[in-house]
Amino acid sequence: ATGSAAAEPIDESDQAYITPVTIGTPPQTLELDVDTGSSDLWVFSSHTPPSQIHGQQIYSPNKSSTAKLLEGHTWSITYGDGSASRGNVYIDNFTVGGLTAEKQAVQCAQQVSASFTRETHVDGLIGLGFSTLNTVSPKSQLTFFDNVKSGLDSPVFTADLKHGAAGTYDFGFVDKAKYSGEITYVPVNPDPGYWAFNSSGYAIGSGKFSASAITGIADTGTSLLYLPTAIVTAYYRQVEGATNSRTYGGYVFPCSSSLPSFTFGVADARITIPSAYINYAPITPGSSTCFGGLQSSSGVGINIFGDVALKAAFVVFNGGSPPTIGWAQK
Ligand SMILES: CC[C@H](C)[C@H](NC(=O)C[C@H](O)[C@H](CC1CCCCC1)NC(=O)CCNC(=O)[C@H](Cc1ccccc1)NC(=O)N1CCC(N)CC1)C(=O)NCc1cnc(C)nc1N
Repeated sequence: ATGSAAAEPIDESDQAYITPVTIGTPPQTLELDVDTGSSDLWVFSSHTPPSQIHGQQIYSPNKSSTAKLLEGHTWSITYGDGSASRGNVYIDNFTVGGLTAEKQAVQCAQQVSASFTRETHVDGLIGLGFSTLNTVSPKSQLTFFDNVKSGLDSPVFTADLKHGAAGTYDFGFVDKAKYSGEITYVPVNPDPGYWAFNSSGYAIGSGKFSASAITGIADTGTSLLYLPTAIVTAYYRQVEGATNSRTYGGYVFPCSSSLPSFTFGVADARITIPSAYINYAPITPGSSTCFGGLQSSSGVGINIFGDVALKAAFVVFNGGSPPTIGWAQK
């Protein structure tokens, strides 16, 4: 089996991408944020207090003839940006891009933090990290990918995210039409539960490539690219008027500044992020000061290849044994 689903940016800065899914019988449609940096599939639901719902679509298990409460199970998750949610768990049919998991654990929110309430476009998350990170207790649950993997033509899913346009998540196959050249695969360390891999170094603009092993995670749920401070300061030294703002929590610069591109290595392959992707967004709508799409990982604790990096490439998340991750230009 294979599947293919759209990944639509939620705003003009590609802060996140949403993917349509259907849950239950008859099917209820929601739009979820595919997140390779976590492993809970959770949704706004009929169990979410109405005061915490602000335009999101909800899943009502009591309207699904195939929904079954997973007795005595709860979940509670906190994300890197401090947002959080928790609730109970149902088992139901879950379909993404024509691919159905019959007995998917669908985590229903009974509490979401304010930042989730504010995000009207996001009806929940599909965690596609390793299932070891799932927070359901007392028995942790499998991700959608782990549930459907054995039935896929190939045990993979791919991300083709785009800047300001709809991209796709494919399941079970690698679409040759979506990339140019070769895909370079490197090992993944599944132990932390993220898609952790080593980048082989970086280059700023047309500068020389600096070889250095950079351990990071490929995280579709993180908007920006977070790398070691030394790399980030070297980058913004080349940007007229760039400053590291405590007020805005990172490097900002005049929106009119010209920015160099940024290249990172994957073994002997090179992925170049166009400068437009690093001119992330005005700090507030209409401001002439812009926030950088490349920021330091020192406050984060881990290097994160988020959407700013991912949308410059075609990425294969290979769930075979051993797991690997593939990167190609496009
Ligand atoms: C089982 C937990 C699970 C693995 C968890 N995983 C993650 O946090 C990574 C995961 O990919 C999450 C998934 C996000 C969560 C918020 C909602 C959208 C998805 N990524 C992050 O938290 C990275 C930082 N956040 C972001 O990158 C959010 C994502 C977002 C997008 C749209 C709307 C709202 C939020 N972006 C922004 O807030 N932006 C606004 C500001 C702008 N300058 C950049 C974009 C974790 O590591 N938690 C441990 C943890 C807990 N507490 C803390 C403080 N740090 C932690 N790392």
